[in-house]
Amino acid sequence: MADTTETLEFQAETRQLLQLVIHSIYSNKDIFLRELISNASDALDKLRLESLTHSDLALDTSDLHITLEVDQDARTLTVRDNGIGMTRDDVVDLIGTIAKSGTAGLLAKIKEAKDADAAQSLIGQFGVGFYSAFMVADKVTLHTRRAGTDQGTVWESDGEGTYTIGDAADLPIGTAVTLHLKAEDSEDGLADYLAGWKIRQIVKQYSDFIRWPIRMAAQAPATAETDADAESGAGGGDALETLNSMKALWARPRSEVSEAEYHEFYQQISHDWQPPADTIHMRAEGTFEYEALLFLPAHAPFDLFSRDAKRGVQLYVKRVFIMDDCDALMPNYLRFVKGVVDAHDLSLNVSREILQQDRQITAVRRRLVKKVLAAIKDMQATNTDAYTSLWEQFGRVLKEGLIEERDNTDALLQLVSAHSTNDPEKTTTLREYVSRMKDGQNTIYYLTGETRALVENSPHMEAFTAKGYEVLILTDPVDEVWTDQIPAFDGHRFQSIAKGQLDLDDDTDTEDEQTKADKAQREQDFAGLLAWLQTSLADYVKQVRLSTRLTTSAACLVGDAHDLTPTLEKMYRAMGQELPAVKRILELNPTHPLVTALQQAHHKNADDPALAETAELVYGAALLAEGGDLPDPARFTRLLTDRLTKVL
Ligand SMILES: Nc1ncnc2c1ncn2[C@@H]1O[C@H](COP(=O)(O)OP(=O)(O)OP(=O)(O)O)[C@@H](O)[C@H]1O
Repeated sequence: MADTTETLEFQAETRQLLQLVIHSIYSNKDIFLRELISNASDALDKLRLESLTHSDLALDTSDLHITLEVDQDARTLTVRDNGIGMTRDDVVDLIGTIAKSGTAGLLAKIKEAKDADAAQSLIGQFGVGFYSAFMVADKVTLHTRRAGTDQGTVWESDGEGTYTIGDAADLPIGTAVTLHLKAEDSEDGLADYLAGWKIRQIVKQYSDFIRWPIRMAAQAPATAETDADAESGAGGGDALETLNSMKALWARPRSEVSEAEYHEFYQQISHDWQPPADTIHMRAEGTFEYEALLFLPAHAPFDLFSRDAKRGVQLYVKRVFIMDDCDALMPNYLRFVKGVVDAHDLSLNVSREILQQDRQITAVRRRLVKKVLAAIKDMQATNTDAYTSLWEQFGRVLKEGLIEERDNTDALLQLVSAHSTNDPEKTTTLREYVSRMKDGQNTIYYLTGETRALVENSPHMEAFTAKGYEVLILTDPVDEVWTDQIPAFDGHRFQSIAKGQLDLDDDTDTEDEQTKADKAQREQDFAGLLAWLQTSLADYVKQVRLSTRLTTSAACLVGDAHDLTPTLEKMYRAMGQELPAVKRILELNPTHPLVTALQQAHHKNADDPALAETAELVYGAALLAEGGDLPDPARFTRLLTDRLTKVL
C-alpha cells in the first residue's frame, strides 16, 4: 500500500496565530482542556443530530462520551470522543487553516495591542480552540474517523510551520487528540497535566455543564477529592469515573446556579475573556416551552461591524444542539447578545428558513428582545457605570434598532445616551434632556457631525449657545439615519439645528411690534443682495436667506427639513449609491460686518466682479466651518490669497 502521509504547511495566518498562542497570549494555560473538551462535545452533538436527522445511517449513539487518558510513561494526555469525527479533507480545512473572516485584521490588531491583557482578550474573542493544545504540548497527534466512512486519518504537528497527515487503519469513529506534554514549569504557568487531581479540577471548573459524560480512569494518579460517581468502564474493564455533573446550565433553576458557573459558561460560548455585563436566565412554560440563558458582553467583539458578524444565540431543541448564530431568535441590532435558547417543541430537522417563518419562534424572539431591552433599562436605573460602559460598547449597534424595526422604538429611545452641550464629559439620556428643557421649549434640538469638536464649533450652534438651549451632539454615522426617521421622543419633536427655518420659540412669542418692524425693514434692505447671491451661487446653493441662528459667524449652510445631511450624502456615496448633488441653503448673519459691507457694496455697484468672488469666499468659509469639503480647494485658496494680498 502506498504511503499516504504528506507534510503540509500551515496557512500563513494560522502559523502566526499559533505563534501568538504558544508564546504567552494565554496566561492561563489550563484552558487548553476546556477547548479540547468543547470541541469533543460539539462533535458528539453533531453526531447525535446527524443520527436523528439521518436515521438511515444507523449511527451508534448509545454511549456518546468523552474520555481523558493519561500515560505517565509516554507523558501524554489524550482527549477522546466518539463523535462525528473528520475526513482527511476536513482535517486539512479545519485544523490547517483558519477559515474565519477577519483573521488578517485581527492579527494586525493583536500586534498593535498595548499589553498582554488586551491581546489576550482579542484572541480570546476569536477562539483559538484546538491550537491552545500547543501551549502545553510540544507535539500533538490527532486520530480521527468520520462517522459513515471507513477511512481514518492521522495528523501530527509540533506547532511550528508544518504538519503531517496520513491515512490510518482500524480507527474507531470519533477523534482522539493526544498531547505530548511539555515539562511542568510553574513559572511558565505549566501545571502537571498528568496529575488526576489537576485534570479533575480543570474539568469541574470549566466543563462541568458539558452535556456528555467526561470520563477518566478512576485510578488516575493523586488523591481524588471529587464527588463524581465512580462507575464501571464501558469497554476497557477499568473503573471509570465521570468528572462532570452534565447538567445543562440553562435547565437548572436560577437559584442553583452560581455566578461563577454562569461566567464559566459564558466564557465557553463566547470566548470572551471578561465576565459578562449582565446575565438573563428565563424559562417560559405553557403552549411553547423554552429556556433561555442570555448574556450581555462587557465589551464589543472585534467583528461587531463586519458584514458577516454572527449573531450570538445558539438554538437547542430539548438539549440537542441545532445551530449557532440563530438569526431567527435575535434581531441584527442585538447581534452582540450571546447565549442559548432551548426550545422544547421544535423539530430537530428545523431549518433556518422554517424558523424565520415560525410564528412561535417570532413570539419567542419578541419576548427575548423585550427582556434584553428591559435588562439594559434596569442597568441604566441601577448601575449607571455598567450602563454607560455598555452603551459605549454597543450604543451604536442598539441605535440600528431604531431603523430596523418599529416595535421597540420607545424602549430603545429610553436607552439612548448622547453627548450634549450640557456637559463636556457626561452623556445624557433623552429623558434627562427633556427634564432640562427651557420653559416653553417643546423640541429636542440636535446636530449631527463627524466629531464632537466639529459639531460644537459649528456656526449652527451660535444662537443656541447664546440663548442657553441645550443641543444633543450626535456623532455616530447611524445617528444621521435614525434622527431622520424617528419624529419624536415622548411627544417632543426632534429637530436638527442645521435644518429648516429656525424659530427659537421664546423669541417669537415675546417679539414686540418694533422688533417685527425692524425685521421687515431688514428683509427689504437685503432683498437685492439675497436675490443676486442666489444667482451668483446657483451652482452651489438652492437658496440664500437671512439667518436667525448666527451670532458671531457671517454665514452658515443649512438643509431643508427632509434633505440629506452632508455626512449622510457622503455615506451613501461611499456605499456606491448614485445621488444627485444635494444643494443646501446659505444663511447670512445680517448683523455681521462682512455681510453688511457686502450689502452696501452690492447696493453701490452690483456689477463689480470682486463681489462675485467675495460671495464665493463667504460660501467656502461656511462650508469649511462645518467641516465640509470645498468643491475646488485650489480656487478657494487663490481667491483668498489674492484678497489678503490686496489688503496688506
Ligand atoms: N474533536 C473533534 N471532532 C470533530 N471535529 C473537530 C474536533 N475538534 C475540532 N474539530 C473541527 O475543527 C474545527 C476547528 O476547531 P477549533 O477548536 O480550532 O475551532 P472551533 O471550535 O471551530 O472554534 P471555536 O474554538 O472558536 O469555537 C471545529 O470547528 C471542528 O469542525
